[in-house]
Amino acid sequence: MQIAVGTLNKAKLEAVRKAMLVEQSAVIFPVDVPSGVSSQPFSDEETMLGAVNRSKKAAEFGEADAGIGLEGGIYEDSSGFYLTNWGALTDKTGKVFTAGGARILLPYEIGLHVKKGVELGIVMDSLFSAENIREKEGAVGIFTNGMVSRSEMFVHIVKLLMGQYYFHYNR
Ligand SMILES: O=P(O)(O)OP(=O)(O)OP(=O)(O)OC[C@H]1O[C@@H](n2cnc3c(O)ncnc32)[C@H](O)[C@@H]1O
Ligand SMILES: [Mg+2]
Repeated sequence: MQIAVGTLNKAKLEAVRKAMLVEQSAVIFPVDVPSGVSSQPFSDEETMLGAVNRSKKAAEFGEADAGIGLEGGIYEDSSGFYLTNWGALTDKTGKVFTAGGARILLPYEIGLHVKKGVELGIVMDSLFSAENIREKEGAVGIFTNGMVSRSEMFVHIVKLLMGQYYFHYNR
């Protein structure tokens, strides 16, 4: 099975590789595709749409049997700002599977910076004097004290996607 993943982000790619260990013959390749939404999605719906768009674009590449899109975003409700995560898988027939991932409440100040227009990845790096947190443990990793990394969080989403795909095709 050939799977195109719509990102060059290391944390996301590692997640697909880990989740696909069950599919021994899987060939996973990264493709640089547009998400079709803002670089910093600011609602659950926009985040999911980004994942769906990425998966559709990825599925068009080469001999891909499926395209996977993973997207992180933020939304605000009456209790504050939440980090949210979505994934989508589009297969050869154009059928789209979606799955939501973990959400955690972000420190209010961080949410405010993002609301003012700074990408979360940039806010995180400057606040924690680090480089490329988004490709490493991620905001989720930092705010869970390393208990759940960004990659691990996306592993769960990819399993939810592949599981639905297997169920649909009786595999
Ligand atoms: O290269 P791509 O695949 O776009 O990977 P990305 O790290 O930019 O990830 P997303 O586009 O899915 O995430 C949207 C924005 O939210 C930020 N973001 C989301 N989750 C994050 C996390 O756990 N840690 C740090 N930044 C995060 C990220 O920096 C982006 O600006
Ligand atoms: Mg991005």
